[in-house]
Amino acid sequence: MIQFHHVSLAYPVTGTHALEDINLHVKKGEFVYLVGHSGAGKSSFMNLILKRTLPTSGQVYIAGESLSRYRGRRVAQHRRRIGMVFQDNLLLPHLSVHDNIAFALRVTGAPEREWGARVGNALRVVGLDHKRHALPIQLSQGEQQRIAIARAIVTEPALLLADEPTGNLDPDNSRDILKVLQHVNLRGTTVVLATHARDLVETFRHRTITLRQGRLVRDDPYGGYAL
Ligand SMILES: Nc1ncnc2c1ncn2[C@@H]1O[C@H](COP(=O)(O)OP(=O)(O)OP(=O)(O)O)[C@@H](O)[C@H]1O
Repeated sequence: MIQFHHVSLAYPVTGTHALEDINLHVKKGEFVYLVGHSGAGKSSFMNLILKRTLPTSGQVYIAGESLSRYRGRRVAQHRRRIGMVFQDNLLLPHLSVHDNIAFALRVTGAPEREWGARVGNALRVVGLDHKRHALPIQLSQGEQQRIAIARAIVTEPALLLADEPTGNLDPDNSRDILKVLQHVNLRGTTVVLATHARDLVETFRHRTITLRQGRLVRDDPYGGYAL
């Protein structure tokens, strides 16, 4: 699904070498952790997959085709097939949970008659069907993060990129989020999760890719936090 072939990234203004000669392959349906200290290159890695940033050298392939060939509408289409979850997921404060999630369907042009059922399915995956009519302010941080995951998966993306999704959460909520992401993965979505959370990586074992100062220093199929 995702292949990095000798990918390097140096940011033009500062000349920072964010990634150096990265080679890896993530298969369809995998669950992969991306770990590394602050500044190791995790967000840069995600941004390359989204084509928000271009590699200085090397190629990123999606389903066998180089992203460098994608232009204009194709890039927008590509991004729409990827769900994204971040540390701070801003839900629209004046919209209900249902409307926040349906917003993602509106953006991707899904027919309005399908919104109710699809939002319901996404809410069931994250276990919050009963909060459908709540406003974001009426939810805990952990619940807001689960709603953000529902919003990311309602469009049934092939790939989910999660960048520090548990960064603001306590250990119990973090574990719940991990379980939700595993559930999403079992339904067929490939998941790439960038995290600093050693306990999660140790507890819920999955392939773990370790970056150090822009270099891929370990790719462990059985997981484990090696920093
Ligand atoms: N837009 C940018 N311009 C210049 N340098 C950048 C830019 N974005 C990131 N960098 C630098 O590239 C390196 C990798 O940053 P990146 O954000 O990918 O790391 P990270 O592993 O996601 O860090 P964190 O865990 O703190 O989010 C860092 O040295 C950072 O300072």
